[in-house]
Amino acid sequence: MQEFDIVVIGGGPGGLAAAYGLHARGMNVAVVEKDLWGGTCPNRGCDPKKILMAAVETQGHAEALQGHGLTSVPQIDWPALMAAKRAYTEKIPGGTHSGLEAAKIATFHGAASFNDDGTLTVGNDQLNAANWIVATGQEPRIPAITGSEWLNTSNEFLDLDHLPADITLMGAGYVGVELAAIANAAGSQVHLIHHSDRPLRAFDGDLVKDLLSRLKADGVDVQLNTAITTVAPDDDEFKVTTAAGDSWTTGMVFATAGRKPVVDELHLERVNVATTPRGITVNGQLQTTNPHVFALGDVVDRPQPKLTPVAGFEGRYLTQTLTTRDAPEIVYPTIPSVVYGKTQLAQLGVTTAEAAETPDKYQVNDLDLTHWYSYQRLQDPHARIKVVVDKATAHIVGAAVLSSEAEQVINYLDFVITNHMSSADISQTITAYPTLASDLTYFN
Ligand SMILES: Cc1cc2nc3c(=O)[nH]c(=O)nc-3n(C[C@H](O)[C@H](O)[C@H](O)COP(=O)(O)OP(=O)(O)OC[C@H]3O[C@@H](n4cnc5c(N)ncnc54)[C@H](O)[C@@H]3O)c2cc1C
Ligand SMILES: NC(=O)c1ccc[n+]([C@@H]2O[C@H](COP(=O)([O-])OP(=O)(O)OC[C@H]3O[C@@H](n4cnc5c(N)ncnc54)[C@H](O)[C@@H]3O)[C@@H](O)[C@H]2O)c1
Repeated sequence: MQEFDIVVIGGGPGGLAAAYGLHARGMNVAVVEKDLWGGTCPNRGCDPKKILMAAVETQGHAEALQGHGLTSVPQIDWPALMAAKRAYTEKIPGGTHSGLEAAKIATFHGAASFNDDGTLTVGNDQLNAANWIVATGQEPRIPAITGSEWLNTSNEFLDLDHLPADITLMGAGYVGVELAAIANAAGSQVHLIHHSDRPLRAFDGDLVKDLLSRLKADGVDVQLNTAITTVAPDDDEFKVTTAAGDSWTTGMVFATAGRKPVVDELHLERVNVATTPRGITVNGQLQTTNPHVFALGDVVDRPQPKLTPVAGFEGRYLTQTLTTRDAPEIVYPTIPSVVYGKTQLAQLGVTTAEAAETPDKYQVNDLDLTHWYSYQRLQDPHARIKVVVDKATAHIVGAAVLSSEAEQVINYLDFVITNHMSSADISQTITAYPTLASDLTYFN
């Protein structure tokens, strides 16, 4: 039996933030990882996706400038782009593991599972700890349809040797919309199929419509209120059939219908840790129903968006709270979300839907930005922002942004909101001109 102060289960961004922080505070820490050191984000999530997006974004900027100074649109060389992605991702697991070893944090490779006596088994190793952190993340959810065994996931998409000429994406959430943008830019005919009339439900409805119009204009076959019921092999391809009886032939079908918590192998019931279908139940201190077991990141059942910076924030929170007495409950700052693509959709703080419910409190400034200098320069065809302003203070408290530059604008607004800056405060700063930051004074 090997004894530790803390054992972290899951070597993704959340688990690693906690492990390094607790180790720095003098704790004897071990990390267990069953698959790729580094977890989802750097191996098969945010980072590889954003490497592919670099080519997509560049193509989008070039397309917008056709007839405005550029004469050809760069084409994506999929194998070369995939090689560039792999040059990054191949180093992640080894580099992450060496970093832990160099820091003298104990590591165990294998699937962790709790025993009835409260200890942990990882392969041939038995571990015991004063406290445990479960940070096992989420994995793709495979819908129970006829032929579900033929469905692929974002894991396979982000490592495809060859992109088929025609692909079908089942679900238009973050993953579905982003993979649609990548495959479309790389020349594939994309069918993006969503079972309801309201994809990306957490985002502003008008801006989601604008984004889907852009994807349609780019040639994506967007079908709403359509349920795929069957996927069946058809020569070298697959035949997809919907509940309405429509069918088509496609090269690959990807389940992009959401993700589910990774808890099955852990045997959490043996240590009295309660779960729901959405993840591990925690209180305001990220403590589970077992006072010695904590949980963080994507695997937790909580309302915050499941994003890398959120997992890291929770890891840093546990670093502090597991090393101090009477820890306060976790308080999240505003959390920006971005759906990436040639046109990006971003959101932060009070949503336009919340603002509409309390019109006495909030005003929404809906601004068409296409004529603003920053977007004219880029010939951005879709630039629009909805800014939520607190009527009492005149401070910006939320925003929904659609443009090729939304990721930048939302981060600037994050600083504005976090620092409670008024437009007078913003106008007291000098930012480089002409940039997106110099637009900030004109939003409220
Ligand atoms: C395609 C895609 C794109 C994304 N893009 C973005 C983005 O642009 N921006 C963003 O902020 N977020 C993005 N995300 C989400 C982001 O990847 C996650 O929020 C983040 O990785 C969560 O970190 P985590 O540490 O909670 O879990 P993970 O990163 O999932 O790490 C959990 C680790 O635990 C391991 N594990 C599971 N069970 C066991 C066990 N029994 N024993 C041992 N180890 C175990 C897993 O192998 C995994 O390595 C994306 C996700 C996907 C799938
Ligand atoms: N840019 C980013 O920050 C980014 C990118 C990718 C993923 N992520 C994170 O990963 C999480 C998971 O993303 P996701 O896209 O897998 O899930 P999601 O929940 O965002 O979207 C899945 C969508 O599929 C729909 N759906 C469910 N069953 C379906 C079916 N049978 N047919 C068609 N549609 C169906 C759901 O209604 C939902 O709208 C996100 O919530 C986000 O936190 C973030």
